[in-house]
Amino acid sequence: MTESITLRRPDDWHLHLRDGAMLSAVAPLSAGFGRAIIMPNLVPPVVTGQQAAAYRDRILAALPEGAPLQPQMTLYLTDGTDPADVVAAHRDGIIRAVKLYPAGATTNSASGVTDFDRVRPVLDAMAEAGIPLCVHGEVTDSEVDIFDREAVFIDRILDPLRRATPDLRVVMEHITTADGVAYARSGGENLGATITTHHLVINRNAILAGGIRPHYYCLPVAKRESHRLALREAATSGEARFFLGTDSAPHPDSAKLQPCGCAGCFTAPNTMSILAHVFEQEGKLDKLEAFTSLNGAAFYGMAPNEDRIRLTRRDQPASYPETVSTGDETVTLFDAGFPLYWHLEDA
Ligand SMILES: NC(=O)N[C@@H](CC(=O)O)C(=O)O
Ligand SMILES: [Zn+2]
Ligand SMILES: [Zn+2]
Repeated sequence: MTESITLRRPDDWHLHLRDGAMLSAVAPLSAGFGRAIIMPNLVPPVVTGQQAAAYRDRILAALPEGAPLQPQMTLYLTDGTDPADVVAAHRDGIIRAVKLYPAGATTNSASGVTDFDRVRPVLDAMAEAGIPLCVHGEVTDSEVDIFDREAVFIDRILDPLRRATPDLRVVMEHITTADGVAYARSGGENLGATITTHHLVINRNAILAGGIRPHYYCLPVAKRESHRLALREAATSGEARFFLGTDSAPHPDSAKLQPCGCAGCFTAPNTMSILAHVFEQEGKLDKLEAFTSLNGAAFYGMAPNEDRIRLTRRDQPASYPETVSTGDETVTLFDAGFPLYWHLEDA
């Protein structure tokens, strides 16, 4: 028996589209989302309003004619960010948010913040103007175990930062722990959290047990099973503070399959099929639309998309390519490890 569900068009509140040939290859694969918050960690990073506007034009040029996707640009916060430029870029409709990477935390984060006191004027200006801060929440201290870096970040950095600037709207990006879920729940309307598709599917065994699997390696790294279960409970709860940010982060296979391989899972193409499966497994298909299409828009103060998408459960699994070509390189899709019976129908 085929079963169908109709949802408002989903949004992706955390997406890496890259640049150049990679952008051309991957942008069309996210074109069916309504809005996407575009991560600014290019090399060099997107740090000024002018650079964000130019990057938005390159993204629009890479999208197919008539694609629904409206890129929502972000600036990469550095120790040298000018508060006036941030406020002006937001006022002029160029940016939707600012992204905080602790220096050295993840892919292309070398220009990230080293000293939180230096960015205090920017955070104050953002709080005043209502500009959300999207946070990669991991400490970078080498003495802190990589599996504890999110929880330690919450205690040492995020909580003090929010106490110092209570009016700042903050999104905890790609939370991976029960600690992240609990902290998100402890906040008020100013605090939201994105959850990725892949962290609902894999725990750390997927990366390490029975052989090392680079395509499951991302940051923050997947944690133990109890944390995955906490994320699934949060994502499927329908609570307004939790929403989809795929963190689809394509890297060429030549950069993933290395003695020191890059972090990132590429989930843009099959995200909706995987999420429908997860929500069905949890008996929460009725909460899928809140997670993918309502909660994030509400947090960002935007109306939900007007048009709809349809997902149909068929007996035959949906087929997705194993890799996407960028011309010279291939990028491997995230493999959920189970057949994807939910098909995303053409509009
Ligand atoms: N998530 C990842 O593993 N990688 C992201 C960076 C990030 O979101 O931290 C990337 O840009 O490749
Ligand atoms: Zn990140
Ligand atoms: Zn990311």
